[in-house]
Amino acid sequence: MGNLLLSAERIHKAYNGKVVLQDVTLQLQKGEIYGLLGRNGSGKTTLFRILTGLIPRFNGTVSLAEAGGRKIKASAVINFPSLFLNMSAYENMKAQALLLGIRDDILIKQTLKTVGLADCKGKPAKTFSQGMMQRLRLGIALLENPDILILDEPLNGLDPDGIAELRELLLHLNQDRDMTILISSHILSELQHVATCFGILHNGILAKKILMKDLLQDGISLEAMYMQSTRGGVSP
Ligand SMILES: Nc1ncnc2c1ncn2[C@@H]1O[C@H](COP(=O)(O)OP(=O)(O)OP(=O)(O)O)[C@@H](O)[C@H]1O
Repeated sequence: MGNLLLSAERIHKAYNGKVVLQDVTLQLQKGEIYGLLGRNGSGKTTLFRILTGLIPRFNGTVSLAEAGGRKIKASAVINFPSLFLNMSAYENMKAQALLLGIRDDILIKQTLKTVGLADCKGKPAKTFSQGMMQRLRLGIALLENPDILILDEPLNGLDPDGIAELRELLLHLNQDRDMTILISSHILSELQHVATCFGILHNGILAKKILMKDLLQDGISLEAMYMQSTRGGVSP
């Protein structure tokens, strides 16, 4: 497998004649944590849904790399996938695992441990904090042991503790489990802690990838870069 895991080329999408994405090209390299930024309604979720096959009608191409004779796997947490609120974390994972044809109970228990929910026993999900619910959703996405995780605004609704826990988890998955992550968020200060690179969507256009190390080297804050791009316009 080369370093390029996912390549979206010249994506164009319009809803009822209103263009949301125009000529968007996004490439995800192995090991990256790619932060996708953009104002409300700029098309981040639309792009994620296209990348994960949830929107079948669009122009452009999306391709996943191959490794060892198989296509690499991408799992996503987009728009709060629903949980069974009367079920425990284990039962939620088990139900999703069955849908995926996974019958490995040890894997389910290990995944619960990974997302820090191993000690929740029979507690129903409706009693969970937002952070716990989000970690459960992430756990469900991890069941297939994906190469790429796509997370749409996973920090929404989390308190500082929940954000810190999720940050640790994402860094663990990236650094210790070799997962490549594509994440959107409006919390720039937090993304700055985890992301290795950024893309900014504005007026349907995705500006070229910004590397975190370049921002650091140039002494530019992510917020300043974001403001400049979304107020001043970006060049593709
Ligand atoms: N199914 C749909 N039908 C029509 N318009 C849609 C549909 N889905 C999204 N849109 C519109 O497309 C635009 C982009 O929406 P999208 O949800 O992709 O943006 P976003 O960047 O994820 O926004 P936010 O940051 O608020 O989550 C918005 O104007 C939205 O109203």
